[in-house]
Amino acid sequence: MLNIDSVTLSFSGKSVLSGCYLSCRPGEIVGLLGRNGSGKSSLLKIIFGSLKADFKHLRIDDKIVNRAFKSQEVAYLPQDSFFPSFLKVPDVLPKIRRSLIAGTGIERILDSCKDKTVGDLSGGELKMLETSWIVSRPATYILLDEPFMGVSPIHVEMLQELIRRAAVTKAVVLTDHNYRPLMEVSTRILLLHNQAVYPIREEAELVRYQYIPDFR
Ligand SMILES: Nc1ncnc2c1ncn2[C@@H]1O[C@H](COP(=O)(O)OP(=O)(O)OP(=O)(O)O)[C@@H](O)[C@H]1O
Repeated sequence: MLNIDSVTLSFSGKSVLSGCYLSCRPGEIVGLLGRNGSGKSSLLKIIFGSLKADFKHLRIDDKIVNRAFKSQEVAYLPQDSFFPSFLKVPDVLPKIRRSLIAGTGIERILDSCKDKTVGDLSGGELKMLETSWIVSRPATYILLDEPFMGVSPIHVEMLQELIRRAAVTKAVVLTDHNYRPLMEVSTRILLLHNQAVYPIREEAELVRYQYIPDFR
Protein backbone atom coordinates (compact mmCIF):
# COMPACT_ATOMS: atom_id res chain seq x y z
CA MET A 1 0.00 0.00 0.00
CA LEU A 2 1.14 3.55 -0.78
CA ASN A 3 0.27 6.15 1.79
CA ILE A 4 1.20 9.82 1.72
CA ASP A 5 -0.01 12.32 4.27
CA SER A 6 0.70 15.73 5.79
CA VAL A 7 1.80 17.05 2.38
CA THR A 8 2.59 20.74 2.55
CA LEU A 9 3.81 22.67 -0.47
CA SER A 10 4.28 26.34 -1.24
CA PHE A 11 5.90 28.29 -4.04
CA SER A 12 7.40 31.70 -3.22
CA GLY A 13 5.46 31.83 0.02
CA LYS A 14 2.12 30.96 -1.65
CA SER A 15 0.59 27.81 -0.18
CA VAL A 16 -0.52 25.17 -2.75
CA LEU A 17 -1.02 22.03 -0.63
CA SER A 18 -1.72 21.93 3.07
CA GLY A 19 -2.00 18.65 4.99
CA CYS A 20 -2.95 16.59 1.91
CA TYR A 21 -3.19 12.82 2.02
CA LEU A 22 -3.67 10.03 -0.50
CA SER A 23 -3.53 6.26 -0.29
CA CYS A 24 -3.74 3.52 -2.88
CA ARG A 25 -3.39 -0.25 -2.81
CA PRO A 26 -3.04 -2.79 -5.65
CA GLY A 27 -6.45 -3.42 -7.20
CA GLU A 28 -7.49 0.20 -6.70
CA ILE A 29 -7.83 3.00 -9.24
CA VAL A 30 -7.85 6.34 -7.45
CA GLY A 31 -9.12 9.27 -9.51
CA LEU A 32 -7.80 12.68 -8.42
CA LEU A 33 -9.85 15.66 -9.58
CA GLY A 34 -9.29 19.36 -8.99
CA ARG A 35 -9.49 22.71 -10.73
CA ASN A 36 -6.62 24.03 -12.82
CA GLY A 37 -3.78 24.95 -10.52
CA SER A 38 -5.19 23.08 -7.52
CA GLY A 39 -1.98 21.06 -7.18
CA LYS A 40 -2.77 17.63 -8.71
CA SER A 41 0.43 17.40 -10.78
CA SER A 42 2.44 18.71 -7.84
CA LEU A 43 1.02 15.99 -5.58
CA LEU A 44 1.89 13.25 -8.11
CA LYS A 45 5.41 14.67 -8.53
CA ILE A 46 5.84 14.77 -4.74
CA ILE A 47 4.82 11.10 -4.52
CA PHE A 48 7.23 10.20 -7.35
CA GLY A 49 9.97 12.28 -5.75
CA SER A 50 10.69 14.68 -8.60
CA LEU A 51 9.29 17.66 -6.62
CA LYS A 52 10.33 18.40 -3.05
CA ALA A 53 7.49 19.22 -0.68
CA ASP A 54 7.94 21.50 2.32
CA PHE A 55 6.80 18.46 4.28
CA LYS A 56 5.48 14.98 3.48
CA HIS A 57 5.21 11.58 5.06
CA LEU A 58 5.33 8.82 2.43
CA ARG A 59 5.15 5.12 3.19
CA ILE A 60 5.22 2.34 0.61
CA ASP A 61 4.45 -1.13 1.94
CA ASP A 62 5.09 0.25 5.45
CA LYS A 63 8.57 1.56 4.63
CA ILE A 64 9.21 5.29 4.86
CA VAL A 65 10.32 6.49 1.44
CA ASN A 66 11.92 9.78 0.51
CA ARG A 67 12.30 9.60 -3.26
CA ALA A 68 10.03 6.88 -4.65
CA PHE A 69 11.56 6.82 -8.15
CA LYS A 70 14.75 5.38 -6.67
CA SER A 71 12.94 2.24 -5.52
CA GLN A 72 11.43 1.50 -8.99
CA GLU A 73 8.21 0.75 -7.11
CA VAL A 74 6.50 3.85 -8.54
CA ALA A 75 6.16 4.80 -12.22
CA TYR A 76 4.92 8.22 -13.30
CA LEU A 77 3.44 9.43 -16.59
CA PRO A 78 3.81 13.22 -16.71
CA GLN A 79 1.22 15.46 -18.33
CA ASP A 80 3.56 16.35 -21.22
CA SER A 81 5.18 13.85 -23.53
CA PHE A 82 8.41 12.39 -22.18
CA PHE A 83 9.59 10.22 -25.09
CA PRO A 84 12.11 12.01 -27.35
CA SER A 85 10.68 12.67 -30.83
CA PHE A 86 13.49 10.74 -32.57
CA LEU A 87 12.66 7.51 -30.66
CA LYS A 88 11.44 4.76 -33.00
CA VAL A 89 8.07 3.19 -32.13
CA PRO A 90 9.44 -0.35 -32.86
CA ASP A 91 12.02 0.23 -30.11
CA VAL A 92 9.23 0.83 -27.58
CA LEU A 93 6.75 -1.86 -28.68
CA PRO A 94 8.70 -4.86 -27.28
CA LYS A 95 8.61 -3.21 -23.83
CA ILE A 96 4.80 -3.18 -23.80
CA ARG A 97 3.07 -6.14 -22.18
CA ARG A 98 0.87 -7.65 -24.90
CA SER A 99 -1.58 -9.09 -22.37
CA LEU A 100 -2.45 -5.52 -21.29
CA ILE A 101 -3.28 -4.25 -24.79
CA ALA A 102 -4.45 -7.37 -26.66
CA GLY A 103 -8.04 -7.00 -27.84
CA THR A 104 -8.42 -3.44 -26.49
CA GLY A 105 -7.93 -1.79 -29.89
CA ILE A 106 -4.67 -0.23 -28.66
CA GLU A 107 -2.64 -3.18 -29.94
CA ARG A 108 -3.94 -2.66 -33.48
CA ILE A 109 -3.30 1.11 -33.35
CA LEU A 110 0.24 0.76 -32.00
CA ASP A 111 1.10 -2.01 -34.47
CA SER A 112 -0.06 0.24 -37.31
CA CYS A 113 2.52 2.82 -36.12
CA LYS A 114 5.45 0.42 -36.17
CA ASP A 115 7.26 2.23 -38.99
CA LYS A 116 7.04 5.64 -37.29
CA THR A 117 9.09 7.67 -34.86
CA VAL A 118 7.51 9.21 -31.76
CA GLY A 119 7.59 12.63 -33.49
CA ASP A 120 5.36 11.27 -36.29
CA LEU A 121 2.56 10.16 -33.92
CA SER A 122 -0.70 12.01 -33.41
CA GLY A 123 -1.39 13.30 -29.89
CA GLY A 124 -3.78 10.42 -29.17
CA GLU A 125 -1.43 7.74 -30.58
CA LEU A 126 1.37 9.12 -28.42
CA LYS A 127 -0.80 9.00 -25.28
CA MET A 128 -1.65 5.37 -26.04
CA LEU A 129 2.00 4.47 -26.58
CA GLU A 130 3.17 6.22 -23.42
CA THR A 131 0.35 4.94 -21.21
CA SER A 132 0.81 1.35 -22.48
CA TRP A 133 4.53 1.62 -21.80
CA ILE A 134 4.16 3.05 -18.29
CA VAL A 135 1.62 0.44 -17.13
CA SER A 136 3.93 -2.27 -18.49
CA ARG A 137 6.71 -1.14 -16.11
CA PRO A 138 7.40 -3.55 -13.25
CA ALA A 139 6.37 -0.84 -10.71
CA THR A 140 3.39 -1.67 -8.47
CA TYR A 141 2.25 1.97 -8.16
CA ILE A 142 1.38 3.82 -11.36
CA LEU A 143 0.77 7.58 -11.43
CA LEU A 144 -0.95 8.92 -14.58
CA ASP A 145 -1.19 12.69 -15.10
CA GLU A 146 -3.98 13.42 -17.61
CA PRO A 147 -3.85 10.22 -19.69
CA PHE A 148 -7.11 11.15 -21.52
CA MET A 149 -5.95 14.64 -22.54
CA GLY A 150 -6.46 15.11 -26.29
CA VAL A 151 -7.78 11.55 -26.73
CA SER A 152 -11.04 10.98 -28.64
CA PRO A 153 -13.92 9.23 -26.81
CA ILE A 154 -13.53 5.82 -28.50
CA HIS A 155 -9.84 5.78 -27.64
CA VAL A 156 -10.55 6.96 -24.08
CA GLU A 157 -12.59 3.77 -23.73
CA MET A 158 -9.57 1.74 -24.82
CA LEU A 159 -7.36 3.51 -22.28
CA GLN A 160 -9.95 2.84 -19.56
CA GLU A 161 -9.76 -0.87 -20.35
CA LEU A 162 -5.94 -0.73 -20.28
CA ILE A 163 -6.03 0.96 -16.85
CA ARG A 164 -8.50 -1.62 -15.51
CA ARG A 165 -6.28 -4.48 -16.69
CA ALA A 166 -3.20 -2.87 -15.12
CA ALA A 167 -5.04 -2.42 -11.82
CA VAL A 168 -5.64 -6.17 -11.48
CA THR A 169 -2.11 -6.37 -10.03
CA LYS A 170 -1.17 -2.71 -9.57
CA ALA A 171 -2.40 0.44 -7.87
CA VAL A 172 -3.22 3.32 -10.23
CA VAL A 173 -3.61 7.00 -9.35
CA LEU A 174 -4.82 9.19 -12.21
CA THR A 175 -5.80 12.81 -12.71
CA ASP A 176 -7.78 14.20 -15.62
CA HIS A 177 -10.24 16.96 -16.44
CA ASN A 178 -12.30 14.48 -18.46
CA TYR A 179 -14.07 13.80 -15.21
CA ARG A 180 -16.75 11.39 -16.50
CA PRO A 181 -14.28 8.84 -17.96
CA LEU A 182 -12.16 9.32 -14.83
CA MET A 183 -15.15 8.63 -12.57
CA GLU A 184 -16.20 5.60 -14.65
CA VAL A 185 -12.80 3.94 -14.37
CA SER A 186 -11.97 4.89 -10.78
CA THR A 187 -12.77 2.72 -7.80
CA ARG A 188 -12.33 5.76 -5.50
CA ILE A 189 -12.43 9.49 -6.22
CA LEU A 190 -10.66 12.35 -4.47
CA LEU A 191 -10.96 16.08 -5.05
CA LEU A 192 -8.19 18.58 -4.41
CA HIS A 193 -9.91 21.73 -3.26
CA ASN A 194 -8.61 24.69 -1.26
CA GLN A 195 -5.25 22.95 -0.79
CA ALA A 196 -6.85 19.87 0.81
CA VAL A 197 -8.09 16.44 -0.34
CA TYR A 198 -11.77 15.45 -0.06
CA PRO A 199 -13.27 12.01 -0.79
CA ILE A 200 -16.04 12.18 -3.40
CA ARG A 201 -18.91 9.69 -3.40
CA GLU A 202 -21.16 11.10 -6.13
CA GLU A 203 -21.10 13.61 -8.97
CA ALA A 204 -23.39 16.01 -7.07
CA GLU A 205 -20.57 16.65 -4.60
CA LEU A 206 -18.45 17.99 -7.46
CA VAL A 207 -21.16 20.62 -8.03
CA ARG A 208 -21.16 21.50 -4.32
CA TYR A 209 -17.37 22.02 -4.42
CA GLN A 210 -17.85 24.01 -7.64
CA TYR A 211 -15.56 21.74 -9.63
CA ILE A 212 -18.31 21.24 -12.23
CA PRO A 213 -21.15 23.65 -13.03
CA ASP A 214 -24.71 22.86 -11.94
CA PHE A 215 -26.28 21.67 -15.22
CA ARG A 216 -29.82 21.57 -13.77
N1 LIG B 1 7.84 25.23 -10.30
C1 LIG B 1 6.85 26.05 -9.92
N2 LIG B 1 7.10 27.30 -9.52
C2 LIG B 1 6.12 28.14 -9.10
N3 LIG B 1 4.81 27.78 -9.06
C3 LIG B 1 4.50 26.52 -9.46
C4 LIG B 1 5.49 25.60 -9.91
N4 LIG B 1 4.88 24.44 -10.24
C5 LIG B 1 3.56 24.62 -10.01
N5 LIG B 1 3.33 25.87 -9.54
C6 LIG B 1 2.03 26.43 -9.16
O1 LIG B 1 1.43 25.55 -8.23
C7 LIG B 1 0.02 25.47 -8.46
C8 LIG B 1 -0.37 24.01 -8.69
O2 LIG B 1 0.15 23.59 -9.94
P1 LIG B 1 -0.13 22.12 -10.50
O3 LIG B 1 0.52 22.02 -11.84
O4 LIG B 1 0.25 21.13 -9.47
O5 LIG B 1 -1.71 22.17 -10.64
P2 LIG B 1 -2.72 21.16 -11.38
O6 LIG B 1 -3.84 20.91 -10.44
O7 LIG B 1 -1.99 19.98 -11.88
O8 LIG B 1 -3.22 22.07 -12.58
P3 LIG B 1 -3.78 21.71 -14.07
O9 LIG B 1 -5.07 20.99 -13.87
O10 LIG B 1 -3.96 23.06 -14.67
O11 LIG B 1 -2.73 20.87 -14.75
C9 LIG B 1 -0.27 26.39 -9.65
O12 LIG B 1 -0.70 27.64 -9.14
C10 LIG B 1 1.08 26.53 -10.33
O13 LIG B 1 1.21 27.77 -10.98
